[in-house]
Amino acid sequence: MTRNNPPRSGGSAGRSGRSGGRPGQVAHPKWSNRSARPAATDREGYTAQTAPRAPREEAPADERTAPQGRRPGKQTVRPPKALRTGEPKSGAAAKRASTAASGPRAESKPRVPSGDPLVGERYEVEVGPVAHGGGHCVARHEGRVLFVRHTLPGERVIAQVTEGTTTSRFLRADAVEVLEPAKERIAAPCPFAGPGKCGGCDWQHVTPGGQRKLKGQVLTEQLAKLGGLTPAEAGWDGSVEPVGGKLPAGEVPAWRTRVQYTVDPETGRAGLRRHRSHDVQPIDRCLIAAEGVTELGVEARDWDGVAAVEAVAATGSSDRQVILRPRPGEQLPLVELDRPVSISRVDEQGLFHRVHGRTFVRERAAGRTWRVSEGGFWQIHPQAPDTLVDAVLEGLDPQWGEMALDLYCGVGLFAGALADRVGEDGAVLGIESFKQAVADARHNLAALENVRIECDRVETLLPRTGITATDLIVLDPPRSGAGRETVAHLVGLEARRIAYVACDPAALARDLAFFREGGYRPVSLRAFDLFPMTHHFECVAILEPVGEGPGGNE
Ligand SMILES: C[S@@+](CC[C@H](N)C(=O)[O-])C[C@H]1O[C@@H](n2cnc3c(N)ncnc32)[C@H](O)[C@@H]1O
Repeated sequence: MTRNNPPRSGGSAGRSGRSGGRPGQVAHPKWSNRSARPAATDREGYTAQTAPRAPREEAPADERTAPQGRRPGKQTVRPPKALRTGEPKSGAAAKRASTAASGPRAESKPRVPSGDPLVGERYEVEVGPVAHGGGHCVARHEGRVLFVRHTLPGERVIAQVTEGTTTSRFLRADAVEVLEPAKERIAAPCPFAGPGKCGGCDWQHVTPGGQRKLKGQVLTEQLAKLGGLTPAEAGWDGSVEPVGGKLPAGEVPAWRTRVQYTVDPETGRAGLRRHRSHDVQPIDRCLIAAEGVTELGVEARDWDGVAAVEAVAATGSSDRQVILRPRPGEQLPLVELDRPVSISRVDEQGLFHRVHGRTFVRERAAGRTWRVSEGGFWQIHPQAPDTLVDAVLEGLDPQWGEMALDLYCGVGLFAGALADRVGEDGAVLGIESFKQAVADARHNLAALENVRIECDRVETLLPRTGITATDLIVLDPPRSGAGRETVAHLVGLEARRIAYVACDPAALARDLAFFREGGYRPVSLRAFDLFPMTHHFECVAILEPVGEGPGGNE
């Protein structure tokens, strides 16, 4: 794009021998948050239901938390009597599965089985490598593949089949007895973790270092299998970096600032879902829930008439929020919690309605306060936003006057950080499809004249912007990744550097292969343990055009 601001002094000007606009660039007004809403806004008629949903649906599944007994400062909220709702849709968008994986698809629905059931059968097996996507390892019994949870590579265990029949391609199983333990095995600190129990954590039985090793093995395997890359070729040192300091074995970090509870219809108590099940594991406390969530006391009260409770504890502010999903035809109950809290309900169309207090929380990160409304994406680990922003800025090294794209920008986290660096001579364009997140991003970055946020799907809007070149790109897509077509468009923009933030190593590895086809290679890759005790982690890959920088082959 041609900007109507002065030529930059650094950035990609040197690379392309350009000092201002580029050949073939389409005139484009300087991106401004203050301009009228871009034409694309709302053109697709997105609503909260139709826009792709974001965050916690795509990140670690399942849930957490709770204290016992009432606490001081209890708050009572009585919702309008007339409030009645139907059963909410289950959120198909939440189930975007990874497109490629070495393990069984974590989100796949159990099919109607043929053959004789094997559930409950027990086999002694030697456990092989960890597999991508479900906290399980691969084992074999009489030629058949078993995906076994609650175990570790190298162990000898008794695996009890949890899903599968005599005709299944593979079986799922839990390690119910450990005959030969791995050295990374510890006694699970959480009493609700283990075979048949809470599905939230995968690796309570593994030392923190052992968990990171497993995540590193998954990333190595996916890079090789789907990206055709060795760790060295990906610019990765092979480590998964701990966030918030290393913890001794047996200590559990209380990192989860957003917890989705499911209410047991029999008891009215909020608990956590069992693995691949709608059954509720009653809990009295979730060890990985952040203190602010635990303090609400969600597990200690009755939730008759409610199907699900989401609790949010913001970082850097005292904002607390609870989002209730009532059962069909039920009236919202009297809500009593142990701390002041905003309350919303979500209806059967997935629309949010304010019951009490604010419809958003205020998060602090990267030197700013961020408004994040219900349904909008925000990283769950309190240190994730700063960690990822630092990694992106370090990798991109934005220069004054550069142009940058923040794709899948959510409430504007990377756009804000980039805008500070490129300054008033540069510009940042954020693209996000969830309408409320776009409204939040515009609010959050309203003071920055060099930022503009547009509302649409990246793959739809990007080709329509008229932008034919940019200096920098950050993309932070949902779990399914960016995909071939979007990557093909991005490589055509001739960015000096691209930062790819990824929560699914399979989608990342696949997209890195697409980038390579388009002439970009990763020059650095970092992996962060932002979801301790689960199999999830986050990556930041920095890409450059092939032939640029050290190790280039042109
Ligand atoms: C992983 S989040 C990243 C958000 C933001 N970068 C952050 O760190 O807070 C992915 C975001 O992409 C949005 N999204 C999903 N599919 C999209 C698409 N096809 N086009 C644009 N945005 C999309 C989601 O609504 C969500 O806000």
